[in-house]
Amino acid sequence: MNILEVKGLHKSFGDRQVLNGCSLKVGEGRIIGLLGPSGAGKSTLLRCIAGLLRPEWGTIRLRGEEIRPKDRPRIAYLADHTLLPGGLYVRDACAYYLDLFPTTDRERVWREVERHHIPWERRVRDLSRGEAEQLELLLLLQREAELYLLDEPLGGVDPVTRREILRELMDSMDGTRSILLSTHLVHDMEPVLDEAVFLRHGAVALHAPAEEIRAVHGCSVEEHYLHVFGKEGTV
Ligand SMILES: Nc1ncnc2c1ncn2[C@@H]1O[C@H](COP(=O)(O)OP(=O)(O)OP(=O)(O)O)[C@@H](O)[C@H]1O
Repeated sequence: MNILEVKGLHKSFGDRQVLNGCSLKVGEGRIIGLLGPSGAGKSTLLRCIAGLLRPEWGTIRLRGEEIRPKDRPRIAYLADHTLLPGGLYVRDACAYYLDLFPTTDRERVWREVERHHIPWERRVRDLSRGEAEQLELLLLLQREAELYLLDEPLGGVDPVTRREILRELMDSMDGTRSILLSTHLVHDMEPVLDEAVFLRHGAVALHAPAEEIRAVHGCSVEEHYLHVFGKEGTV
């Protein structure tokens, strides 16, 4: 059964129509890349699924049932900006997060922060952008959820660490959880993507397994993306 089914989503801000009948299915155990030019509506779509924005039209179903507020903990959402209070020390920020999301695995949080050498005694606002992004992502991934929505994760993380974290992300896939992530780092993310979704003007222009895109078009997902969107520039 699909974890997520989005059908005919419409969302506008004032007279700007951002999502235009956006439909999407997310199967179990999949990592899906949400790709598209700036302004295509990737963050807006993720925020609608996370319940932070209310679409004017359309349905969002989690395992076949329309999402209700009590289902929200089943979805873990990583925003494109930090949610951790900047004034807290890392150890207090972790405790705060554990209070906020009680399904987070406490032992693993301590272990992962240690392993990634994120300094406990530094305030969140004094972390580098890459350190802060790592911290948020590793906290999120220790949460028990069915669907993980990641908005532009790891953009500020150095390439070596990014590769290491992506390897860990793949290892953490247990066949039940799924990840929908928006990114402009198509080249870096491609090795972990099971499927790619191209979003254009708030609608899905292409949704296919990454393997199929490579086989049909004889090029990488990144090259196909550049071919499709290169002509258009930005939306
Ligand atoms: N709260 C808001 N109020 C008004 N306009 C908004 C709001 N949120 C998003 N928009 C507009 O909706 C459009 C889509 O924004 P969105 O952030 O979803 O795009 P995106 O595909 O994630 O872009 P990027 O790749 O640059 O992050 C943009 O034109 C943006 O200005």
